Formats: sequence, C-alpha cells, structure tokens
Amino acid sequence: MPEKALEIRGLLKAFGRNQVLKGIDLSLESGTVTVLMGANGAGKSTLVKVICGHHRADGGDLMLAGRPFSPADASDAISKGVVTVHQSIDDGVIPELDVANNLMLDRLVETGSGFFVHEGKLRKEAQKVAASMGIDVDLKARVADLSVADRQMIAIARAMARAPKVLILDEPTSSLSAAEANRLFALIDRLRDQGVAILYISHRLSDIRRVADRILCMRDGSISGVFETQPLDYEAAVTAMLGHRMTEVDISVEKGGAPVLELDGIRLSTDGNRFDLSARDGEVIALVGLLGSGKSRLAETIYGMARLEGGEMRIDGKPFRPASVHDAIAHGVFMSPKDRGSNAVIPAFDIANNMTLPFLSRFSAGSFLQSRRLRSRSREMNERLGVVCQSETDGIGTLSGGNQQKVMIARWLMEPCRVLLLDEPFQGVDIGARRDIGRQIRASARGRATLVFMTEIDEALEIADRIVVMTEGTIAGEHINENIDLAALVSDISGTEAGLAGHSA
Ligand SMILES: Nc1ncnc2c1ncn2[C@@H]1O[C@H](COP(=O)(O)OP(=O)(O)OP(=O)(O)O)[C@@H](O)[C@H]1O
Repeated sequence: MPEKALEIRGLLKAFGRNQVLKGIDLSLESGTVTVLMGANGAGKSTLVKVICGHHRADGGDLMLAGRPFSPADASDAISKGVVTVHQSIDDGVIPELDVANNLMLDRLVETGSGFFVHEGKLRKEAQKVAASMGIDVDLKARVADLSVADRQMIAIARAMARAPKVLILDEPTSSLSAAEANRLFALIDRLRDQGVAILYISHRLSDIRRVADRILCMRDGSISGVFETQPLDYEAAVTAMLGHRMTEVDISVEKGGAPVLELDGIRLSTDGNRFDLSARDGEVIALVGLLGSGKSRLAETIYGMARLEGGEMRIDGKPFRPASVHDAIAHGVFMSPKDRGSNAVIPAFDIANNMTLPFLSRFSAGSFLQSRRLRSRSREMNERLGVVCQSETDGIGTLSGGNQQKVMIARWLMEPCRVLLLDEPFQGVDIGARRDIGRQIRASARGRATLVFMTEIDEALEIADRIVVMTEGTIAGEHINENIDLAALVSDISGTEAGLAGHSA
C-alpha cells in the first residue's frame, strides 16, 4: 500500500456568508500524481491556500504523514514538508539573484551562512541539485534574465531542495510553450519516482492526460468524483466536474462577409517576411503559434502598440496605420490582452465597473439611468458566461481567477467594434467555461472581424472558422476549420509537440 502523505477530512472554509469549502475529504499518496480538476470558482485555490498555510480552515482535520497538520502560515507549511509552486512563479524565486544562489537559498538562510561566502561550495551543491532534477541552465545566469519556463523549473528545484513530502503545482503550464511543458512533465516524472506526493491543478486536458495517476473532481466546494482506475475516464471526470456533459460550440462558417481587416504584404520586423491576411465580417480567425512565433507582435501591431515595419493595413478598405492604442481604438479596434492580472483587472472596482470600464466615460454624465443600464447589461453578461459570484456588485478581487477572466472577456464582447483582438482568452478557464466563452465569442461575431491569438490547437478548433498558423513572425499556413486536414495543420506548426498531445485525431 502506498503511504498516505496527506489526508484531509471534512475541511470547511467560508468567506463571510460564502461557504467555499463544504467538507472536503481527500488523500494524497506518496509517489503519485493526483490531478485536481474543478470548474472556475469551485474552490481549488482556496483548498490549496488552506493546505499551504495561507488561509486557516474553519473546521476539519489535516494529517501529514499520519500526524496532525495545522500550518500557522506559509513558511510553517514549508518547514513541515508541504511546498506549493503558485501560478505566479516569481513567488518561488528571487529574480535578482543568480541560479546557484536561488537553488541554495533555503540552505543559506537555514545555516545563516549568508550569500557568496563559500562560493565554490555553493556552486558545487547547486550543480548537484540542478543535475538531480535534469535542469540544464547556466548557474551564473540572473534568474530575471531566464525564460518563464526556466524560472519555473528553478522555483520547483528550489522547492525540492527542501525535500518536501507534498508538492502542489497550481496550473504550472499556463505560461509555458509546448516544448517547455514537456520538460516540466519529465521533471514531474522524476519527482514521482522519488516518492513525492504531487497535487497538480490544471484545466488542460492534454496536461491531465500526460501526468495524472488519479483525478479528483471538485464542484461547488465538494469533491464530486474520484477516478483512479486505469485507464482514467476523462469524459466522466469532466462530467463530474461540471455536473453535466459538455455542449459543443456551434461552428457554422460565415461565408461571404465583406473584408473588414486587410493586411497587405505586412512585415512585423525590419528583416521579417512579408505576409497577407484578410478577416471578414462575422469571421472568427484563430492565430495559432508558439511563444516567439510573432502572434503577440501581430496583435500589438494592429492595436497600435508596435510599429508596422512594412506593407499596408486597411480597415473597411481605408488605410489604417495606428500611431497609438488610442488611435487604434478610435478606428474601432479593441483588444483583450493576456495576463489579466497586470494588464486589465482594476482590483478596487466591482464586477460591473470592471466589465463596463471602457464605456464608463461615454456614460459618465453620471446618469442614474445609464448606470442602471450598464449594471443590468453586466448582470446579463454574468449570466450568459456563468460567472460564479453573489452579484455584479462583488469586488473583482473576490472572484476566482477563471471568473475574473470571464469578466475581462465580457468587457470586450459587450461593445460593438470593427476588429476584436483576443489574446489567449482561455487562459486559466475551466473546460466548461471555455465553451461558454467560445459560444459568446461566436454569438458576438457579427458586425466585426474577430482575431483570437492562442497556443492550443484544441482551443482553436473549438471556436474558429479559420486557423492561421504563425511561425517566425510570418504566416506558415491557413486552414478552414470545416473538414480540416489535421495532419496538414500539425505539419504547419512544425516542431510543435505538446500543444497537440491532447488531440486524439
Ligand atoms: N479572499 C476571498 N474573499 C472572498 N471570497 C473569496 C476569496 N477567495 C476566494 N473567494 C471565493 O471563493 C470561491 C472559490 O474561489 P477559488 O479561487 O478557490 O476557486 P478556483 O476553483 O480556484 O477557481 P479558478 O479555476 O477560477 O481559479 C469563489 O466564489 C470566490 O469568489
């Protein structure tokens, strides 16, 4: 029998009158990866925050390796053997220090030996840790200069230097490219072999298929399903998580709409290849590519944040060369940026104000009627997208991450525009919510051209009329979604492995 690393019985947690955890029972076994799936707002982060000492439980018992466990705070949890790598990876590293010092940080602090004292010894030890984790990074590099993936590896390696019994990874692949995610999976395999009990939280079926030994589903503050018999039944797990089967997004190809946005022989960098793209009224185009493929640069160029380095852009047949974001917006171009935390959410505002923010100035006459109208529209949008909240006057900060993302998308779907750019709209949202958002994107498509920038092919296939593949700053291929030739699509994204891993075709 595998050893029970962590056992939880009857865990309760409420925020005010919102009972978020309603008696959670679960156990994590050593040398096993348990995936925790749950719809946005189900309570996953709250559960993790209780386990890692960030929140105090209101009731229930936690046992770590057979002993009562009630962490006073995050560092108490770590010292007892429960380490969490949060979505915000820089929680786990000090960006200004080099890799070796980051890897050895805890030992340096524990022994009080201070930094850089035994430089040679420190580097040797760090080398050992890096090698044992299969990490191939220059130990002298400043962590701030590393890629997101490398920083995340260092955060995990640092966590492992504490020899934890339980490692919690909260959506660890959300900022990684496919190849980087594969490196992370290899590291997880090693840790499992070393006997660590891993709790892995994810919304991505392709990740879940790759790492899960067992799946726990969470719905509305309770565990709604446990799947541990191989082969795992993913369809049943998704149903247990959502409480119903998933419904499909209807992709009916809009034919014959007039061109709205035309890119004619454009170049994103001075030495980049030129390309053309035309987006029609009512059309939803997915621009798919890995990190560095140029898709974000393209979004920024259309949105007036980056300079067009050649060629011509037109909107409704008229030349369009935005000098600024303000200028792009004035031409009817809206963009929902990725990384909602730093780019979009106004923490001090409530849901309705966050949703209607760009339009507030227009209604700023302070008119009571207008404000009522905005509130009722945001209430309707909340319902259509299934935002889990008490009311539209809740502070945005009280929503779960995925629900904040829905509010941000709603912000741009609510208002008419000519060109809508959505950068990674499904980041951090659960599978059911992805369908809700996809359906709303399609329902709002008429009267505009919609360009959705994303890394996951599965997501593109779910919502787009046309899939455009980008590599090295230019277009590598275009595919109509209806009767798509998946093999050809895959070969366009040459070298893409994990983004496709979950696709069964
Ligand atoms: N600090 C807080 N104050 C008030 N309510 C909160 C707080 N933190 C979480 N909640 C509420 O708890 C519920 C569960 O949120 P939680 O973040 O745990 O969900 P989640 O399952 O992690 O969702 P996601 O997948 O979207 O990240 C939500 O209704 C949320 O509004």
